[in-house]
Amino acid sequence: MIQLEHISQTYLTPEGKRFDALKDVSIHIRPGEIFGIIGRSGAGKSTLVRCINLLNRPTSGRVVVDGADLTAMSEEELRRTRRGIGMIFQHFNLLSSRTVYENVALPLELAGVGKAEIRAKVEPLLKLVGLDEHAHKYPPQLSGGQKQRVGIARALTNDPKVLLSDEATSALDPETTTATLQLLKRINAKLGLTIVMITHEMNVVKQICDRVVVMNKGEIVEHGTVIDVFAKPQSDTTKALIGNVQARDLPESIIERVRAARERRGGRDEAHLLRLSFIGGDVTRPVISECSRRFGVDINILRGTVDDLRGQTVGTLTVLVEGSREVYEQLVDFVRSCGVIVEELSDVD
Ligand SMILES: Nc1ncnc2c1ncn2[C@@H]1O[C@H](COP(=O)(O)OP(=O)(O)OP(=O)(O)O)[C@@H](O)[C@H]1O
Repeated sequence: MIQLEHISQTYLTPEGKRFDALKDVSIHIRPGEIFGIIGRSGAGKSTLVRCINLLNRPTSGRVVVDGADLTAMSEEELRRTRRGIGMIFQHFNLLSSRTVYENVALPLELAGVGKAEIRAKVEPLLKLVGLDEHAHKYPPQLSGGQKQRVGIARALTNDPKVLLSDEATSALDPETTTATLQLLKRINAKLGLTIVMITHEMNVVKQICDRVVVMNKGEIVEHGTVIDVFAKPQSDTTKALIGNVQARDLPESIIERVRAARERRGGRDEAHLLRLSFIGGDVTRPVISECSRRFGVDINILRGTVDDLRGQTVGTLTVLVEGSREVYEQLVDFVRSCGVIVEELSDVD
């Protein structure tokens, strides 16, 4: 559906130096898939996603969407083609002087569509995103999640085949993020839309994407199915992104146990909080008891849940590992080698 072939983008800095924001990036995205592009700030994600609709014209390389080479099009052809590519943004980009209805109607108005046709298009879209009762409100009267749903409805007005999402949930709290991702998943299933998600949050990729590429300094450092990339991360960038899961959604009682263990053992390098996810069969207990034996550490199970990762059942355990950092790092490598997804919960202080 989307082929990015050998895309490079060079900017000139204010000092007149060359800066390579993208270096020979090639990605093939299949029709109907939800594809993640993840990386730290400055990795080149926004530059790359803006190449898909040619808001950014790459310095070199080809962009083919639905069989058409955008890089070879005239401005007029490009304008028409862009209508088939919707986009949503981190800060929603709504007009605060227009109602919800008028914001969603805007792309159709600009295309010269008549009032009745606009109504026939906008009303079902507002229903689809659950905003039909808020049609006459103005953006400042809406929550962040509602504003993003206006953005999603607006992006769908021209029946796009592709939806680009540039950090669309980054300004939302975790619960609203999940609700927004669920909505995108429903839209993907219902409309067969191909969705490209740009994000710096592993949690987003984990909840919604089929496949993912990991970017660092303008290059792809890893790619694969979400489960593979999570279970067996190869690059330091991926490991760091996975290791950066926030503990904020854990109950205070669990955080308290980590603090107590650190105090008892004499430091934060002596007690580590991990989330282990097991896909499919129940291999939990053998891996944990093997770890205790092999590395001579105490592993306390603090919490267990059953989750859904792109349609597969995933059992998740939150565990406290008591042992030195050196032993802990060997343990993490071993657990990953067993196909278990390991996330370090980082913000316990
Ligand atoms: N127009 C421009 N001129 C010069 N440098 C630019 C320009 N646009 C982006 N850059 C640089 O290119 C690099 C990649 O930026 P980009 O916005 O694509 O990264 P990102 O991964 O999306 O990060 P963020 O999430 O912070 O936007 C950055 O170092 C940025 O400073």
